[in-house]
Amino acid sequence: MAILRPDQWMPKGVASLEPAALRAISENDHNLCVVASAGAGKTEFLAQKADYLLSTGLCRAPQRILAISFKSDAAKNLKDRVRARCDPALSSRFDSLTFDAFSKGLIDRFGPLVPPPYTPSPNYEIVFPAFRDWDDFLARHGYRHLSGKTLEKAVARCRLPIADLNLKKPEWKDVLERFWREYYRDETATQLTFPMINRLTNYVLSSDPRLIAGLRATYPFVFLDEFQDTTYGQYDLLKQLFLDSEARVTAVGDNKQRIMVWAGAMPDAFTTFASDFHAKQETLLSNWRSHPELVEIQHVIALTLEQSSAKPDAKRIKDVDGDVCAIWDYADRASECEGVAQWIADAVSAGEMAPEDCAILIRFRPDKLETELGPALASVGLRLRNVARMPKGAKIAIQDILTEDLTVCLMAMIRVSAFPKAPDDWHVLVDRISTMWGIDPNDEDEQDALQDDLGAKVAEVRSYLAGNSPSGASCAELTQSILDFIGETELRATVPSYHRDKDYLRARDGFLLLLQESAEDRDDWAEVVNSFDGIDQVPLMSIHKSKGLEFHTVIFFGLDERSWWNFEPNDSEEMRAFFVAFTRAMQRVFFTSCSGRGTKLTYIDDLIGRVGVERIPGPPS
Ligand SMILES: Nc1ncnc2c1ncn2[C@@H]1O[C@H](COP(=O)(O)OP(=O)(O)OP(=O)(O)O)[C@@H](O)[C@H]1O
Repeated sequence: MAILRPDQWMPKGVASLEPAALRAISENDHNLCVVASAGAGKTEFLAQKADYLLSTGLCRAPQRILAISFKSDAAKNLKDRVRARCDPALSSRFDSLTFDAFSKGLIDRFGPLVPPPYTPSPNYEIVFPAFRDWDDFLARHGYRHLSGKTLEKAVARCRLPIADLNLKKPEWKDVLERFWREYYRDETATQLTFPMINRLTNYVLSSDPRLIAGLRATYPFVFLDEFQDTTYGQYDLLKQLFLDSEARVTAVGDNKQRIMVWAGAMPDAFTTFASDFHAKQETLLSNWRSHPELVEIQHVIALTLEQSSAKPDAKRIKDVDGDVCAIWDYADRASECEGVAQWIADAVSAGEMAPEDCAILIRFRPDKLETELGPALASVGLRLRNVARMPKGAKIAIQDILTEDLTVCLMAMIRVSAFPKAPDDWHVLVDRISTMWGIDPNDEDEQDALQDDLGAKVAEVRSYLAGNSPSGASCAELTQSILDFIGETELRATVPSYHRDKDYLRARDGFLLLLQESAEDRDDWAEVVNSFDGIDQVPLMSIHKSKGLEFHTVIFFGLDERSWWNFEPNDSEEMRAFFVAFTRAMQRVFFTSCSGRGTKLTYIDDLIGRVGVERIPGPPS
């Protein structure tokens, strides 16, 4: 493939990029900080920059680009975007994964090199202690005067080995040592949280400089998406790997969307990065997601978070009539659910949007709302999908199943077989299987043979679907037959997170359970696929799960003091969460409020009231 000169490169798949994005793409002499508000095209910018680096040979084979995101669907979106923009031979050198997956991958490979007594057992278990578990640990060990929240932060922030730490309060050394011992008490099944994995990664890297040298040689370019949510532990790892190295690091994000401080995110990640890495700054000024009326409202919220915020240049055309934003008032929770359900049903039947284009967001506990809103939607013929729910028997949430590599491959094969035309899925299949089978994308003979093999398998799956109606047993048989064709060994070898049995089985079983659930009461495979993909279902999620996503319409349940009990105006975590929720919408945002949920959040009424957003009676059922 011909290598382009930098001046020959052009953006792909979009009509234009703003000048700041173009500058940041071609700037590779310095580290970079790209700050941009919601919908500014940060993901698109990273995808274009990846294409620039790969197609101009600035990132030359076998070198790779490492892109780190904070959520698995953000990592998948970015990988998909790079695949759409870049030749497959180039995009296969783009590694897009979450911070957790990146450090876990290092521990899966280098865990045995972690010095004792911190060497984890190979089949370690990942655990997610709840609030009370931290307090419970402290109580059991006689540290009732210390707080569980502080312990959680200390585990994430303190380097290993604990014995070498020089802490202001020596008691903490004892607490932390006991904590690590307790999680390692079963020598054959160590328990690890992701922050602990992060610390083990730090430790193993510092104990063998060859590991860092290897990673630097592999990754001369590093992208960090949603950098505002970087934790201290992650930042330590980043510095350890790439500070003062030849690697060029591009950090992208938006301080106004910093909603993970409660989980240990740094309050000043950009400033610290800019100073430590001597990074140049660029600011993107467009908003490609939302139309001007919504951007106007977003801007008054943005100003409470950052007084210097410039109003983005809204690029989206408004394509709806009537209100684009309002606070809907209800007398009680039943009429709130019924009214919203009927409004969605009416908008869907008027052709304004599909059910999956209308997201229901809630501050916390989507499972609770699911029990109230689910039946209301069902009564108007619509289904609600709580993406945080785990299918029965699974150990993984729907939202995560959908982004698994295993799911991407299996569903591409099933879609290609179940639908007359699925060109995108065919490309995904060819691309993924080429990588797994080690087929050179530039070798025409090998590619022809692959296409023949795939064509034959698709014909076989098609005839299986025609001859077998959807059921638990046929879903299991179908899944196994496709896995046998792809080769589970090959699949697991190319996806680092599948090296351990536990992780692979969680993904495989989760996939099958969701497919079987989607097959319940259906006799058509196309419907099973649509149900699996969430087509014709109204998605429900918390604000945290909605980060990085976008929807035609957003309905936010519960603009009241009970849902936002900690709400403080100006630059608070709550206000930033409100900003994230608001900015997911392309066309419309509605908020619901009812006395059964709590009293009005008057500050928000006043704030968005300034730009004409009204509190009105909610649409009745
Ligand atoms: N240059 C462009 N031309 C046209 N559309 C674009 C361009 N850049 C981005 N978009 C579109 O705008 C929307 C928002 O882009 P993207 O998701 O990259 O924004 P973001 O800055 O990552 O947003 P957020 O921080 O709010 O998650 C997407 O639908 C994307 O396809």
